[in-house]
Amino acid sequence: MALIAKNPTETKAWAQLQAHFEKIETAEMLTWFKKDAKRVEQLSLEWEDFYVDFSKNRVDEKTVELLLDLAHEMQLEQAIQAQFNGVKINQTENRAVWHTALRAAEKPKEVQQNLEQIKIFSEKLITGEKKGYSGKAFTDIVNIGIGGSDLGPKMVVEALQYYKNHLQTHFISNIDSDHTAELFKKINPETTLFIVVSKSFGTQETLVNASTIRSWFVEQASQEAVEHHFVAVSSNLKAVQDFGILPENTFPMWDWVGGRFSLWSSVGLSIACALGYKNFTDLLAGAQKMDSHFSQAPFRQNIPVLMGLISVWYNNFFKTETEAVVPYSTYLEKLIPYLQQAVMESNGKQTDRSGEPVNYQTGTIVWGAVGSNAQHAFFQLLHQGTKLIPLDLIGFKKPLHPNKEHHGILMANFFAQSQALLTGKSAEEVEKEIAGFTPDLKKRQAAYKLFKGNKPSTSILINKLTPSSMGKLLAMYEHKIFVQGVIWNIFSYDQWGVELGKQLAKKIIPQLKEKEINQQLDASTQKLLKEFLS
Ligand SMILES: O=P(O)(O)OC[C@H]1O[C@H](O)[C@H](O)[C@@H](O)[C@@H]1O
Repeated sequence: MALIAKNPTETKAWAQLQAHFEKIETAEMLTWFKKDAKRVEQLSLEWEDFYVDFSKNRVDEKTVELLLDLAHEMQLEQAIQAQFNGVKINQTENRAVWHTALRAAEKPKEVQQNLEQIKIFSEKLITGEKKGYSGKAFTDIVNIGIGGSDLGPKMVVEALQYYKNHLQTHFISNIDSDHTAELFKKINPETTLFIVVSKSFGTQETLVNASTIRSWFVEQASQEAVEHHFVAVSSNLKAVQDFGILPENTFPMWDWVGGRFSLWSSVGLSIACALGYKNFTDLLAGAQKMDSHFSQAPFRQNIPVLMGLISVWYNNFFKTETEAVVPYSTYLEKLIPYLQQAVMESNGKQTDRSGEPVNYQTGTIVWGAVGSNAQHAFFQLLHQGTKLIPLDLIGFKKPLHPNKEHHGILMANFFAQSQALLTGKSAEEVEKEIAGFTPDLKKRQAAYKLFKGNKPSTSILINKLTPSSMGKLLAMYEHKIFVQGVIWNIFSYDQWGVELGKQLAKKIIPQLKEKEINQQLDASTQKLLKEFLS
């Protein structure tokens, strides 16, 4: 069964949500907290090692009820089943969206074989059984890939660096030669393994970087040494072979794994090598738990479902344009760019599932940074700016390193921010604060010290940052994206929007080489090219 195609704004629930929105648009969350002693209990979920508090959102019980009605009308239950059953729901590319099979309790046979290949390879690399061309054990791994073939593994290796082994990992993505030049300063060809990761094996940046790196390697070592130092991850085995990497050094992936959801596949080879196979499978097992929760829990108790629906509520009724994510862990810094690809490449769509232009807003803009750093940078705008920006705060109960004092201060900030966003600071409180000031100073400061409050946030409190909890967290966001795509009646798993720039760049390259600018180009681009060539 394919996904239904239905304009969400034409559902009964949408009309009811609109009427309801007009009633509660300006309602104060604090009033709701005062009126309803059960608000926190009703709007928070405890699941495994996660505690998710939705109560500081601009929703009441009625909002949640209507959002759930919307989910039913848009056939979210059926859509989830279709996804998990491997139905080709990526209709524009005629592919299934089946990354959940990579981490399922019962994996397809080819996935099991693939995991076995990853296990054997990573173990040989880590123990030093696998040797480089000069007989030395490997010390460094270089992942060469871009987009989904870079952001996921790079983010996980950094997020879980506490669990890392002795292997140094490097990620080369940008075609900018400064990136490769910096890499060459750090690595020794005798002890470095290169993993060329490209689902299509047709991505220009990756292929050019891989060729440059291979030439550098051959200069230092030899052509014969390439087969001991270069492996590939791809679904295009023919192109890998043409590039000169042997089939036995190739890790497969399948067309039913979307690039931005691929870290659970062979794309995660660098994760398995850097963290060890056990940690990699713990990551998969964590994601699997979130998959079971998402596919089985009633929607009212379903974390990704509520996250997705509440985000739709802000996007389409409050007309918010962006959402911020602030993890209180330095290790999670790269979660933001990872989510930007996952969220924005998936749901930044203008055409609905019937091929019609949408007449409502789709994908949100995701941005953020780690706390508490972010508090000293952009939180001013969250607290006193004119825009409404829903926020996810992610924190951990236990620190990894044993410095409890730092962790206490870090988490005090985590709690204080959602509290400040909610409560704000009233005129009376400001009045007290400036009681001793001169009348002139009072006049100048009173209005500026006010915080209106009533700003939404969701607190995600997790026991500890582990491979398993990381797997759960990432799967949670993946499913949130899915929920939104279903409600917005769009195809979340293609990315046609990235093609035009690639095509045009291919046409500009020869113009730069030959210093001959195409006169048909728009005037601005022509002038830019002239400036560049001058
Ligand atoms: O893995 P690859 O085929 O090299 O693709 C790498 C990336 O490039 C594309 O342009 C897409 O925008 C991404 O979704 C993809 O992850």
